[in-house]
Amino acid sequence: MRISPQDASLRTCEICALAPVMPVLVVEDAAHARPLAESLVAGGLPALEVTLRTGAALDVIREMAQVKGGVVGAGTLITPKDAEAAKEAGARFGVSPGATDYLLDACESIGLPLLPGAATATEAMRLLARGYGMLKFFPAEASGGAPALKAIGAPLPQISFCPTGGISPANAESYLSLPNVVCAGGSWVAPKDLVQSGNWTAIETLARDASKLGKG
Ligand SMILES: O=C(O)C(=O)C[C@H](O)[C@H](O)COP(=O)(O)O
Repeated sequence: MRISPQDASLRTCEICALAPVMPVLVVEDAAHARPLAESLVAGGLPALEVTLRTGAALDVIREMAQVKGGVVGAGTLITPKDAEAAKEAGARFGVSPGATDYLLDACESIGLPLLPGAATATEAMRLLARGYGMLKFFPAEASGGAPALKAIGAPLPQISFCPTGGISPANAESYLSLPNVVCAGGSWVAPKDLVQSGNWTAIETLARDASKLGKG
């Protein structure tokens, strides 16, 4: 049941390595969950982060967890309660914008692999000291973007990152070309208007384009 920080990071690193982009999803209506996940998976993006920012989020995770080929995690984990609810709904990993001891303790004790957030060398070093070698770099663009992450990687090459926050097709390559970046997180592959109008074909196309990033 319990998971060590080292094993949690191995697992989140494997999940991040499934594709160059991890969609960050804010879904208001659980009825959208299945077709949305199916279109993203079909487009080549199997790892999905459902943010716990809507009333429907836990139901969305429950629905998406049934989609073949998908690996669904919960984002915006802030409290131990969030972690427990996410795990109970079927989340296979968790993502947090930052990291607190009580959230890390909770995820380790319930066996939910956590991708904790860090934006500075000190935050990254604290997580590394605890055993986490795979981190979310958040908020990526506002924290200095790819140049900042490259600079952090010079003294700390043993830490890998999933940068998230302000990433788009225009700047994704600058992150994905760094040796310490496994994938990038972003909401651009599931824009609100396309989700609301049920334009799953357009979302699959966005996913397919994103799945080709970082290969050149
Ligand atoms: O909710 C969380 O757990 C977060 O950490 C925030 C998300 O990662 C960003 O909101 C995604 O950023 P955009 O791709 O710029 O929309």
